[in-house]
Amino acid sequence: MSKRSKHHDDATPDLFADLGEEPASNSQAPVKGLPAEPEPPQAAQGNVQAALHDTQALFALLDRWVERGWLRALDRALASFFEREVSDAPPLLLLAAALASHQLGRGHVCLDLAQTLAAPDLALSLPPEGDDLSDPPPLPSELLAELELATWRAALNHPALVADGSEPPGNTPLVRSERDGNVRLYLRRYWQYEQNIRGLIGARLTATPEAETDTATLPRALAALFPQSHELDWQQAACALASRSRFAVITGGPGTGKTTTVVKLLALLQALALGEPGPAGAPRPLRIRLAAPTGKAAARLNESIAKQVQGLSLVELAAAAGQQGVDISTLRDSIPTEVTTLHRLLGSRPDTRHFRHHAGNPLALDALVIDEASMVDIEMMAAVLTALPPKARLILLGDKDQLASVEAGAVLGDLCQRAEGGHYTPATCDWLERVIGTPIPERYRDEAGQPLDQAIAMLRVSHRFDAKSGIGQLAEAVNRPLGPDHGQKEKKRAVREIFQQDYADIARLALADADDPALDRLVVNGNPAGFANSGAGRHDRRGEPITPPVGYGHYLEVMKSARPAQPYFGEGDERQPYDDWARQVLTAHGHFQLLCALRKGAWGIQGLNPRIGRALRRAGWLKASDLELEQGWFEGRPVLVTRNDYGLGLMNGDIGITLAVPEARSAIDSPGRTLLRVALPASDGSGDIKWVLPSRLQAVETVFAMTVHKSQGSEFTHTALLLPDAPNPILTRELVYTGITRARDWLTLVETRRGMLDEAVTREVVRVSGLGKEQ
Ligand SMILES: Nc1ncnc2c1ncn2[C@@H]1O[C@H](COP(=O)(O)OP(=O)(O)OP(=O)(O)O)[C@@H](O)[C@H]1O
Repeated sequence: MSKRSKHHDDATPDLFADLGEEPASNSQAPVKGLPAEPEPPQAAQGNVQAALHDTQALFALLDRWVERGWLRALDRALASFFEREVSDAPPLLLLAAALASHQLGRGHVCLDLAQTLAAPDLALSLPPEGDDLSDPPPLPSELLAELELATWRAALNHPALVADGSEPPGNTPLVRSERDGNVRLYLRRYWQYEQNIRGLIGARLTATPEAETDTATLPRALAALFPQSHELDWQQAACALASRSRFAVITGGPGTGKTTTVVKLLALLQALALGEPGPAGAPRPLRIRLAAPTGKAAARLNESIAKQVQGLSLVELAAAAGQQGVDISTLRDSIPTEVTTLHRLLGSRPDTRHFRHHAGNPLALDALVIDEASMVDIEMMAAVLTALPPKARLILLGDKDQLASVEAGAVLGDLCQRAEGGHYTPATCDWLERVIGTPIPERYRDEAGQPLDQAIAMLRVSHRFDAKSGIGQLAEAVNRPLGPDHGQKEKKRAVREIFQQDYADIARLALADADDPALDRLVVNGNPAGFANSGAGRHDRRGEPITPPVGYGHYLEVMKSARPAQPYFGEGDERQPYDDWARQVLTAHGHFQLLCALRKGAWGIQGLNPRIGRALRRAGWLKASDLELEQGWFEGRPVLVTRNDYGLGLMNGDIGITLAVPEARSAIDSPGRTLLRVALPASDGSGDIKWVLPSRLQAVETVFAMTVHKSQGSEFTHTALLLPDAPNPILTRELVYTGITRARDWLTLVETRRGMLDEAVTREVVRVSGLGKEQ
């Protein structure tokens, strides 16, 4: 080991801090400060496998991948950094390092060597959006065709760069982990996140329970919250399981009652706390906080939780708790309804990835509920767990089948890998049967159930979509995993059949090309003609009529017809007419949203946004030049906030509408001219409106088209999901499922080429991580 750098003698270098973060797949720029590599040697052209033994040939190949957008410049720079620092690093190790780094940009926490050898081309961003795959560089499958796992694994034996994860912590930049016969390579930071999560959840799962509530109280309290039933009520079981553990997960598809269940759980926990004498004698309610990963998700939960708490009957629960029962209004007041974002909860600080709250300055709370937990990445989950006092409860809510965060790590999905089967031990089943009073079916029992299984409950009945709902049926068919008795053919047929059954709430639209006027009809008026009976005559479960599907013309019409007559904008209470107007326009905007998979190309948001703008202009709803539609401001422009802005109180995911308001702020100013302002709902769910000048908005984009990734945590009355016209690794069943489940009443599936739905629903996201395997 000749050239060991001083970095390796200090603390572990923060590799990403040194090199700067870059988005996945688009980074074509050369990395500053890197030495120019020599011209690609012939070896890389002729014999691609030379790159496995020859460092120069390897870097020449990596360069070609970077040029093409298959690999990030950042990933190649990392390998180059190691090569400079440690002269004897074998090319196979450098290749593994570049690929491990690349996985982070694609949501994977590590590189799984065996999986990479089994499907090498999945290790790169192949093809990046917009790549036509002509004249491709050698593929990873050509490079790795003859490589044996044992050879690759042996190349990772390099103590200066790679540590063995099972040994005491070292400070190498890479960590190798070998479990279940898998060899995984991590960048140390991500290995550490995974270790922290595993350790902190494990400690919560094995913690001795607090003084057990007396055996009669819990069943009484649960009976007070849930209607009597002879069959297992999963909501009640979830509530019971979560009440006895410091870590709990409640997962379920859309409308399965996650919010309903957690409200009852909070009421239960508070009733139990108020019914017991606290440490100082007097009962003390628990300090509970509610949080979500984005502002949008926080606002949505805020609204639904406040409604549910108001509607919750607490009379019986209050009577059931403690010796003499508890006071109803104290109990109701103790249930929190305010939802914050995780960033705000942890106290994010500008320009650093560190938070104000951490192990040394923990959060002051007894329980934390995180909604939409599927969107929480591994770094954030590690930060939350580290900042949580050891005795505090953590309750995660979310849909395990939704797309995970764009950042690395699919923590909820990993934790819930076995949720479907229950895997409750006989002890758990006996306890559950005792407290909820209904038998646990045999198929959910497992003598070998693990501690993590005992803390997870999956809600299985949708109360929003019934058997008559095409949206519900389609979501279920798309979500069903491939398996021995459900091959690609069966799955494609099952999905196709849903569209042949005349469900009233789903429509399918095939477009010939980007100019097809059918797309105009959809985005302008929602294309009701695509639905049975033009969308008329439907009723919801309470018998209330459902209005037919609309397009963007709806909110633009509200913008026009509800415009206030007041000739000045006003301050404070005087602004009421404009606030009311903005609220109406924002609500109307939530009635339709077009979702797509990609950012680039004619069928990505970049092509679709101006295309839709022009359609709305042709229909007379917008006045904007082509240039304004592409990159300017105009009245009616819907914008999506793409980065948190704490100064303005805006959260990533917030949607605002650009409105023209009088320049005059008071009755005495001379009225006349108007000014564009963006109206955004306050992220605290209060219903207040923020009016922001366009020039102050640093990170926004037009959102006539929104990517499915960005739509997570939102729902729209009519959702149109547009699939691109070429296969793409982004197009997976998780993406289609997430897109479909954003629809509340109406779903239009837009296809730009036949077969793309088949293609998408049979491709599954494989997330690589070491979580969820052996808690
Ligand atoms: N056990 C139940 N019986 C009848 N209706 C229910 C039940 N549980 C929930 N609901 C109703 O179903 C709807 C969806 O419930 P809820 O919002 O709790 O589900 P969710 O899983 O949180 O939904 P989302 O997918 O929006 O996160 C609500 O209108 C709720 O009142």
